[in-house]
Amino acid sequence: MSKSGKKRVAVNIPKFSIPDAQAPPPQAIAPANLDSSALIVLEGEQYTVGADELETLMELGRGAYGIVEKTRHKPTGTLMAVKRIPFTLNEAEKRNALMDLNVSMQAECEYTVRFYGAFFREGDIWICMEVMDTSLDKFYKAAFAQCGGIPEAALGRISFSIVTALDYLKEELRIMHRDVKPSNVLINAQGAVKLCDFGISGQMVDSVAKSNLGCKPYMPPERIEAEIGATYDVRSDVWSLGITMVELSIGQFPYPSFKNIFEQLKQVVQSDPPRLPAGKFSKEYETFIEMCLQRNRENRAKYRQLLDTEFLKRNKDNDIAEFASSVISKMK
Ligand SMILES: Nc1ncnc2c1ncn2[C@@H]1O[C@H](COP(=O)(O)OP(=O)(O)OP(=O)(O)O)[C@@H](O)[C@H]1O
Repeated sequence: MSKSGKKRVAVNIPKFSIPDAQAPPPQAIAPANLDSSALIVLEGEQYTVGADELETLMELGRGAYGIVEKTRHKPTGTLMAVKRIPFTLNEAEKRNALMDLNVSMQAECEYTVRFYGAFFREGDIWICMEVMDTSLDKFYKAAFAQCGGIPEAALGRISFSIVTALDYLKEELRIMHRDVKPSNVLINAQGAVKLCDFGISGQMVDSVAKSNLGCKPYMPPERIEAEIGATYDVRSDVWSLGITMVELSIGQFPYPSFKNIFEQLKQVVQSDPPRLPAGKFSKEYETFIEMCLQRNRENRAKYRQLLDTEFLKRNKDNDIAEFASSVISKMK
């Protein structure tokens, strides 16, 4: 275990107000000219961005629906990640999609990736956001290869960051994430851990591709059942968080892979939920995972209960900068 992962520092935890349950959801306003004007907000200032003002520096990654590049906004020198997703929607659908996106853009939480703006260009939607160093799927593989895994103190800090982000999305923006998985949690060499892709790929990918069934099943039993008619809700994100944390802890996706995706989905529905391997982690961490990975969603913990666990209370202030920068510096 890295000693650095144990160093304690004060962190600025965002304060949450409990929203009025009757209050309407946040208002979203669609930009007027979807193609000709691209409004980006950087440090409170609004800029109209032309594609020629964005200089591509390197590719950061590719997902199922598009490419993400590290980009420099030449007039301000601001570095950002630009995700381009091919889009084939009509004007009304585009407007709705951007309204969803604008809700996401209101997120102001230390543990969510900041969105600068989005616009349609050349048949793609360009989503401009804060640039991080890597995503946790790549990070954990590097950590296992370099030093045998991620120390529990760092796993605790990562869990705390994700739970706090999900709680913020639910309480402040009243949205669930719907796609919690290691590639949607980003990390940088300063040790910041931030959730991304809320209200973006979720809603857009649903409208474009209709189904997520081609992916590895981070989705919980009720979500799989939802694909065939039942319902799912915010407690689904708690399951996906549990699967994500087990994967980061053991260095591999916790279900065996089958050639046939339906066999794989059947496992999630029929087998016992994954658990941490016995004797390798603290009892407090084992309990945290058990609270997330309950088959019956009624028995799954709520975010505030998770925030109140010994595991998160003990690890929430850990500074993981030294560990993160050491792993990230040896990647690539
Ligand atoms: N803001 C960002 N800063 C740094 N890297 C990023 C950023 N956003 C995405 N990436 C990188 O780009 C990769 C692709 O991201 P993308 O969201 O398109 O797909 P994904 O989450 O990996 O997979 P899927 O398409 O199944 O959701 C990520 O895995 C991550 O490594």
